[in-house]
Amino acid sequence: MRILTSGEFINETKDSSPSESNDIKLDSTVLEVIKHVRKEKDAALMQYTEQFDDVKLTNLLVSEAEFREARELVEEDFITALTQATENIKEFHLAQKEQSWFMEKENGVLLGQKVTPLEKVGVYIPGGKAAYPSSVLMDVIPARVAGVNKIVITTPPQSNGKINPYVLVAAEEVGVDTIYKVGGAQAIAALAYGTETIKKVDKIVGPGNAFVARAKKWVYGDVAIDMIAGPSEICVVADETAPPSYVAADLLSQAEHDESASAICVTTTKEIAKNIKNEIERQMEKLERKDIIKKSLEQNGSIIIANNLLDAFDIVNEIAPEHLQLMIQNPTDYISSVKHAGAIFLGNYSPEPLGDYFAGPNHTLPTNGTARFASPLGVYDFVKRSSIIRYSQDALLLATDQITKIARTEGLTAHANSIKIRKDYPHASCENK
Ligand SMILES: NC(=O)c1ccc[n+]([C@@H]2O[C@H](COP(=O)([O-])OP(=O)(O)OC[C@H]3O[C@@H](n4cnc5c(N)ncnc54)[C@H](O)[C@@H]3O)[C@@H](O)[C@H]2O)c1
Ligand SMILES: N[C@H](CO)Cc1c[nH]c[nH+]1
Ligand SMILES: [Zn+2]
Repeated sequence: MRILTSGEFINETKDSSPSESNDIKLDSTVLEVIKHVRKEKDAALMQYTEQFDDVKLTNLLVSEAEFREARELVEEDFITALTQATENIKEFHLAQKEQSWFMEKENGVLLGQKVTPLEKVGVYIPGGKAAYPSSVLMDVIPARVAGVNKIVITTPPQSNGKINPYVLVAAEEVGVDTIYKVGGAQAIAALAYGTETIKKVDKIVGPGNAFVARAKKWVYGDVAIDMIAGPSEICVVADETAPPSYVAADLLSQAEHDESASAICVTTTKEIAKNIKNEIERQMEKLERKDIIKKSLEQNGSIIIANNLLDAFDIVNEIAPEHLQLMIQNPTDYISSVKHAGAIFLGNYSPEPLGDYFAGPNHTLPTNGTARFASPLGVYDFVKRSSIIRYSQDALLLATDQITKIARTEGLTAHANSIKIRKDYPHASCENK
């Protein structure tokens, strides 16, 4: 974990465009996978599962017996925790629910917006380096609240060829019984284009590693996607009121996801920075995923010393982190200083894992700077809107001249005619001539 000044950090970000050769390599792997799945379908899925996950499968669909077995394996207190988390997540997302609306105007004019749930959604649940039952709740509950009926899950199999039992139990909790044992870019391609076993969906949602995130980017347009939710990121702004042991623990919590996860702390003095670094080193030794954490901190970890809080927020907004923790005095007063962040956690008792599992807001969030323009996954991701327009004959007659003027200006006389014919022949017969 390196310590650097805000000036050094800004210079570094200016100089470093994302490594083009890595980017090209990722694109070429992912595009090859997509092409092969479109052509060979299930056979390609099985081939890639063997190649990348080291598992030989004969069937991609989780069976009823596997669900039953999972239920027997998980502990009762996991179910209790899951049920409470489900309730919190549902309550939060119900507040996001959007209704259709209509406005009645003069002369029998009715305008409005009809909100319709998507029909078929595919949820990607990551499963390479860890299993994510919590992501099942986060990604399926808003879809259910929106009214989506057909929800399927894809997730990579464990080395024994089965799906993690906690993931299966979480899926049951939210009423999903179609789960495919496929991960990575190949799963995204299957959901986007369909195979013999996996039916094409209307939208793909859910987080994943770099291969998954890039594949979603490539299939976008043929299918909708939620956002680019790639490797996890945390940024903590800490002043002298933040216990270094808490800051260190929170940074480590996200570094353990993936070698490409990022953990950044922005603080205001050299002394705080040193204390946090020491705490990180002390706590890291006791953690199970030390190897992943070490690599992640080496590659993407930093403690930045800002000149003051104003400078600190400039850095935060430059990073546009997925998760931002404000561990400073009166954090609520600084919400307006944050322009770009997926989720903002306030104070010393709102650590990021609280949001990962329990508080209620969604943990599927935009990463890699995309919080500049993207939002957390929400009920709004699972609906679409249709406009409603109804004019009466009187209302159309009143508007005819203005509409035809605009149509003719655009040179579109058939458009003008469609309006004018109703003025010229106000009571046209419905009988065929
Ligand atoms: N942004 C969010 O909201 C959010 C939420 C949860 C998790 N995450 C992130 O999701 C990610 C999960 O990653 P993961 O790896 O554990 O699981 P994953 O399921 O995303 O990826 C595993 C799959 O990647 C594919 N793969 C692995 N190596 C490959 C290679 N060399 N070439 C082609 N394909 C390859 C394999 O098919 C494998 O099944 C982490 O980065 C974590 O930080 C993000
Ligand atoms: N922090 C992840 C989102 O970036 C979500 C998660 C799930 N489980 C643990 N963490
Ligand atoms: Zn997490």
